[in-house]
Amino acid sequence: MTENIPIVNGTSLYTVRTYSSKDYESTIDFYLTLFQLNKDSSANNATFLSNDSNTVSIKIVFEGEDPVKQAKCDETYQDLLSIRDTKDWRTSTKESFVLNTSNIKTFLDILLARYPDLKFQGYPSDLFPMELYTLDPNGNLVGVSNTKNAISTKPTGPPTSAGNTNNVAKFTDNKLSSIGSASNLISKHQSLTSDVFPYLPLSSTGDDSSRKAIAVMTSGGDAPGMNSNVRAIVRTALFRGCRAYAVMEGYTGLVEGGPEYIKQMSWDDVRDWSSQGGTNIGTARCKEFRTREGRLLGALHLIEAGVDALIVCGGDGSLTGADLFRHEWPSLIKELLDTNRITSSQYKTYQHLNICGTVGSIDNDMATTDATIGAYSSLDRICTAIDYIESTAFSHSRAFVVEVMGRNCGWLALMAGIATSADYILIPEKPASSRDWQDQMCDIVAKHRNRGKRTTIVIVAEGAISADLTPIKAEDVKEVLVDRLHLDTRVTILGHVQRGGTPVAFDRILATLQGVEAVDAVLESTPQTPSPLIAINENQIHRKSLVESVKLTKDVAAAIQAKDFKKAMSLRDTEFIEHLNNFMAINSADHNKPNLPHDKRLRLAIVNIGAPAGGMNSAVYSMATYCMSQGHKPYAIYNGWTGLTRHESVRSLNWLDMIGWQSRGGSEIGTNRTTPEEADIGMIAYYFQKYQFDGLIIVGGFEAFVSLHQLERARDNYPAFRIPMVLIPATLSNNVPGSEYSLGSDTALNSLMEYCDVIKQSASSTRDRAFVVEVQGGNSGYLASLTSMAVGAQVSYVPEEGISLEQLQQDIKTMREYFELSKGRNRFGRLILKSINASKVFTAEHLSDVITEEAEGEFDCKGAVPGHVQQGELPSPIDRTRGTRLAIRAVNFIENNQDVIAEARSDNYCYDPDDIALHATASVLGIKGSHVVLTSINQLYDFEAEISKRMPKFIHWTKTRIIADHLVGRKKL
Ligand SMILES: Nc1ncnc2c1ncn2[C@@H]1O[C@H](COP(=O)(O)OP(=O)(O)OP(=O)(O)O)[C@@H](O)[C@H]1O
Ligand SMILES: O=P(O)(O)OC[C@H]1O[C@](O)(CO)[C@@H](O)[C@@H]1O
Ligand SMILES: [Mg+2]
Repeated sequence: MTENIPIVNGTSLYTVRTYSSKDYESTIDFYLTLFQLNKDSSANNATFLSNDSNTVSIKIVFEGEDPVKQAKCDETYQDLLSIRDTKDWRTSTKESFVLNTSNIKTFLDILLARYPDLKFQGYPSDLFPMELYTLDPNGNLVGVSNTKNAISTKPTGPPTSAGNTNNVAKFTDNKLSSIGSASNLISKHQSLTSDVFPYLPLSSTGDDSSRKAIAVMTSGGDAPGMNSNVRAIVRTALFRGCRAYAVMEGYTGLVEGGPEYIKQMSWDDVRDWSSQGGTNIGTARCKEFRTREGRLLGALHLIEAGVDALIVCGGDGSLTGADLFRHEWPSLIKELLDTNRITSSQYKTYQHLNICGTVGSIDNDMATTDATIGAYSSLDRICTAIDYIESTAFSHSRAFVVEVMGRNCGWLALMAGIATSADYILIPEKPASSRDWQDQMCDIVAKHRNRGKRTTIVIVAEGAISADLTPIKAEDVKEVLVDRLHLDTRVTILGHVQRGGTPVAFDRILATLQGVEAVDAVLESTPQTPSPLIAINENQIHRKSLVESVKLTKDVAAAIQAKDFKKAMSLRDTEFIEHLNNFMAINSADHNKPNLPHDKRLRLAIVNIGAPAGGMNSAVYSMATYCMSQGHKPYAIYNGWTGLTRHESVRSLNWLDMIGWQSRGGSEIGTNRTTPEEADIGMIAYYFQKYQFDGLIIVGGFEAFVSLHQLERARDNYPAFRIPMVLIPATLSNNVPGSEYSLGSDTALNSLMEYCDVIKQSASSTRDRAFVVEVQGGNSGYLASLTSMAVGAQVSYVPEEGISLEQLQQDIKTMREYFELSKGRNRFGRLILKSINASKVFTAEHLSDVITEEAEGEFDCKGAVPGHVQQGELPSPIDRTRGTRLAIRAVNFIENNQDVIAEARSDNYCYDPDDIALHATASVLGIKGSHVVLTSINQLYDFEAEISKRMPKFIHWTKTRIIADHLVGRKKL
C-alpha cells in the first residue's frame, strides 16, 4: 500500500490479541491483505506499518493457546456474523478500527479478491462509496471512510461549538484492542465523546454505565409524528447526559431483548426524522406482551440492557400494557431474582420501573389529552381525501359514504365532519337505534338536498355502532341512502392512507415537546412519583397520571359496552362534546325550527380584517350556519371597512351560497387592512345603525385588534357600537394580544413547513448546501420559530432577537463544523429560517452570500423566498375546526352579553368610559395555556400589547425556540 493512511481516531497503535495459532495466522493474513504488505513477523507477534506521525501500526499478538478465551472470541464473532443482515451492524459491535482514506473502492477490490464471500456493511448499500465496514477474523469492526469523523461505530454527535471543534473521539490509551472480547475496549470513550451534546451543562464525564439510560419505544398502530417523538427523546436524553436506547418493534423488542432489539442510539441516528412518517424504530401488536411470561421477559431484557426508564409512545392499548407492566414490576423482578435470572445487585438497582407515556395514535382515543400524536396528520389525510371526493360527488350529484379509521373512537369522523361540513356522521360515542339513525340521517340529507345541495357526504367511523352495539358498516349506510332517498351512492373506505405520509406541523411540534417533557419527567421522577402521561390541553403540555388516564379511557369503553352511552359521553373530554354539539348545530339544524324564541333572535354581523388567513371562511360559515340554527340573522360585511363605507357591502348570508366554504382558503367575503378610523368610522356607525346589528364578530389580525379598540373607544360618540363585539384572532403572524393561537397560523405553518421540507431535500441531496428561507410574520417570530422546530432547521433568526454579528459568526462556525464532520454522509443539508424583520440589512440573498463567504468552502448557501405561498392554499383541519369552535363561541358571547349591554343601548344611558362590565362586552376570544379565554380589548390594548411593534408584550413561544435550538445542537451566545 503506497498511500499513507492516517488513522482518524488519532490512535497510532492497534493491537489485536489472538488465542489460537489458527486465528493468529488468519488475522495476519487478513491485515496483510488489507494493507497489501508482506509478512514481517518476529517471534509470536507481527507488526505492520511503521508508527510515524501519519501511519498506523497494527500489532497482531499471539497470547498463547487459551481455549477459554478463544471460545469467547469465537462466540462473539458468531454473534456478530449472525447480525450481519441487520440494517446497520456497525452499531452492533463496540470495537472499531476505521481508517480515513479517499480510495475506498481499492479496499473493496483488494478484500474481495482475497475473500470473495466477505460481507460488508455499506456495500452495496447507500454508505458506499463514503464508508465501508467489515469484520476481521476476530470479530473486530474494520472500516474505511472518507469522512473525517469516521471512527465511530455510532454516527456523530453535534459539533463542539464551544471551542472544541474536534468531535472525533480522542484516545489517551493507544492500546485499541485486546481483540476478541467485546467488552473491554474503547467504546466507553468513544460513545461518550460522540454521543453527548458538546456544550452540555450536565455531567457528561464519568463512566458510561454510570449515566442514566432512557429507552423509547413506539407501539400499536404507527402514527405520523412518532419519529419526531423518538428524535426528541433520544436527543434530549443525550443532551441531559444520559444514554439513549430504542426498543425496536414495540413490545416485541422487549420480549426478544438483546442489543439488536434494545439498541443504543446516538445523536445522528435520528437526524432528519422529524419530517418522516411512520416510525423508524418499528412498531408491533405483540400478543406475547399480553401474557405475564412475555412481560417477565420484557423485564429481564430491560434489566440486562441496563435501562433505567422506558418511554412508550403508543395508543390506549400500548399504555394499558405499560401501566400493567409498571404495576406488575415488583413481582416480575422478584420472580427473576428467585429464578436466578438476575443478580441481587440487579434486583436492588432496578427496584422501580420508571415509565412514561407519550400518546401516539391516530385514533385520539386517550382520555385526559386533547390530542394524540398522529391524529391531526390523519385528519389532514381524511380532509384532503374528502375535499377530492367533493368535486366528483358534485359533478354527478352523488352521495358518498366515507369510512374513516377509529376502532373505538369517533374523533376522526367528528372532526372530519366539521372540517368538510359533511351531512352526517356515525360515531361509536353516540349510538342510536337503527331506526333512529336511519331516520335522522335521511331527514337531514333530504333537507340539504331540498335546499339545493348537489352532494351528500356521510362519514362513518370504523367503530360506529347502533344502540344495540351492532356495528354499522359503510355498506349499510349506502343501502339506506339508496333505498330511502334514491341517491346515486358510492362507498369509499380510506383505510391505511390515513396513517401514511409526513406528519403535519402540529404533530411534529406536539411530539417534540412531549418527548422533551417525557425525558424531564422520568429524570425528575422518584419511586413515589406516579408514572406520568404527557398530555396536551389546548395549547399547553401537561403531565397527567398514566394510571388515571388509562382508567378513564377504559371506563369509556366499559360504559359503551354496558350501553350507558350517556356516561360514555360524559367521560369524554369536554372539547369532544363541544365539537359534537357544534357539528349537530351547524350541519344538522332545521332552519325552519330554530332553537331560540323570536325575542331572542339577533342580527349579527361578521367582517374579515387584515391579510387572508386559513380558517377565516370556516369562521364565517360556522357563524352563519350556527346563527341559522339559533334563529339569528347573519350578515357579512364584504371587503372590510372600506367595503362598508364605500359600497354599503352588507349582505345577509345564505346557506346554499356558502356550501364548500369550510374547505376553502383565503377569505370569501374579502379582507383588507384598513381600520375603521382610516375608512370613516362615522359612516360605519351609520350602517351599523341602519342594519340594527345586535353584535359584531371581527375575524383578523393586528388591524382587527386595532379596529376593535377603535370601535370600543367610539362607543361614547356612536351608540351603534354599544353592542357586544368580539375578535377572533386570525393571522399567520399569530401576534394578536390575548391569544396564543390565531386562525391561519397553523395553515401557514404547514405551508412553510412543506416548502422547507422540499428545500431541505434539495440541500441534503446537494450534500454541501444550506438555504436561508425568508419567513413572513411581521415583527413576530412565531412562524419562523415553530417551523424551525417542525423541520429541524439549524438556525432561526427572529425579530424578537435580531441578528447579532457574534451570533451569526457562531452559527456559521457551528454549521461549518457540521458540514466538515458530515462530509460524504448521506443526506446532509441545513436550513436557516430568517424572519423578514429579523434584520432589514440582511435579506435572504444577502445573508446567504455572507454565509457562503464565511463558510470558507466547507459549504455554500442559497436564499429562498416562499413569499405569500405561506398564507397557504387550503386551510388546515386545525384552522377549520378551530374556526368553527371559536365562531360558535363568539355567537354565544354575543347572545350572553345582550343583557349586559341592554342598559348602555337605551336612549337615556350616560356613557361611562370606566364601566368595566361594558368594557368586557368588547373582547378578544383567544386560547391561552389550556383555556379558551375572553379578555376585554381595553385591558389588552392598554396593558398587554406593544402597539408600536404590533406585538403582544408576552412572547409565549420563547421556550419552543430554546428546545428547537437544543435539538439541533445550535449554540446560542
Ligand atoms: N391489556 C394489555 N396488557 C398488556 N399489553 C397490552 C394490553 N393492551 C395492549 N397491550 C400491548 O400494546 C400493544 C398495542 O396495543 P393496541 O393494538 O391496542 O394499539 P394501541 O396502542 O391502542 O394503538 P392504536 O390503537 O393507535 O393502534 C398490543 O399489541 C400489546 O402488545
Ligand atoms: O393497521 P392495523 O393493525 O390493521 O390496525 C388498524 C387499526 O389501527 C388504527 O389505525 C389505530 O392505529 C385504528 O384506527 C384501526 O382500527
Ligand atoms: Mg388504540
